[in-house]
Amino acid sequence: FSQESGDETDLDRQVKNFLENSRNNWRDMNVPEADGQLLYDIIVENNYTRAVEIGTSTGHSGIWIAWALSKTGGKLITIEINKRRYLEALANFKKAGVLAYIDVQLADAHELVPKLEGPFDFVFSDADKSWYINYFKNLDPKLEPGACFVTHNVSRHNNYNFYEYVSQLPNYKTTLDGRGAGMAISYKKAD
Ligand SMILES: C[S@@+](CC[C@H](N)C(=O)[O-])C[C@H]1O[C@@H](n2cnc3c(N)ncnc32)[C@H](O)[C@@H]1O
Repeated sequence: FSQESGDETDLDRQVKNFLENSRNNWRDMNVPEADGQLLYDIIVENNYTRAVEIGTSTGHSGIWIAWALSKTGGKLITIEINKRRYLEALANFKKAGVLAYIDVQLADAHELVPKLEGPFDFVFSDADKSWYINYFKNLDPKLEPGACFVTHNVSRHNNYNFYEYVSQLPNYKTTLDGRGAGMAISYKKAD
């Protein structure tokens, strides 16, 4: 991992150990490591502190996000509809040492996302793809200028309609990153 540095904390060691040991064990549509690393870097570089994740699954991306938030003093709300995955995520967050940075919600994001109280500065959207534009519209009013909305599995060949939608918004700057499974990274420039 690229977080090597002289001032490694006990938490850094615990998270790295967990990620290294579970590298080949993610079975529930979890993000590839490259995408986890990218989420971590975006949060730390921008000093984000109020994060939302839609689609926890068993917690791979959530661990990277929460690890980054442990550096910025932030907190993550993550939402999962499937009870088995939610319970596994809870156990994984605990083992990785990042549970203190996460509010893990077992809920239908279609219902919970519109009710979330903002403002937020970072969103990772990775649940049901047919709802991507709705999640964006729900959260946009709760994002301040400078915030970042990252959407997974978006590329020229995948969920491109979402890219077409966000890229025509005048107050967002959206780029596609293809290092992992494809991410649309949208920075809010103005209200
Ligand atoms: C691609 S996986 C998420 C992977 C996760 N971000 C990771 O890297 O470990 C998508 C998850 O979204 C969940 N999901 C689908 N529809 C949902 C909804 N309406 N509300 C909440 N979660 C939902 C699925 O159960 C699934 O676990």
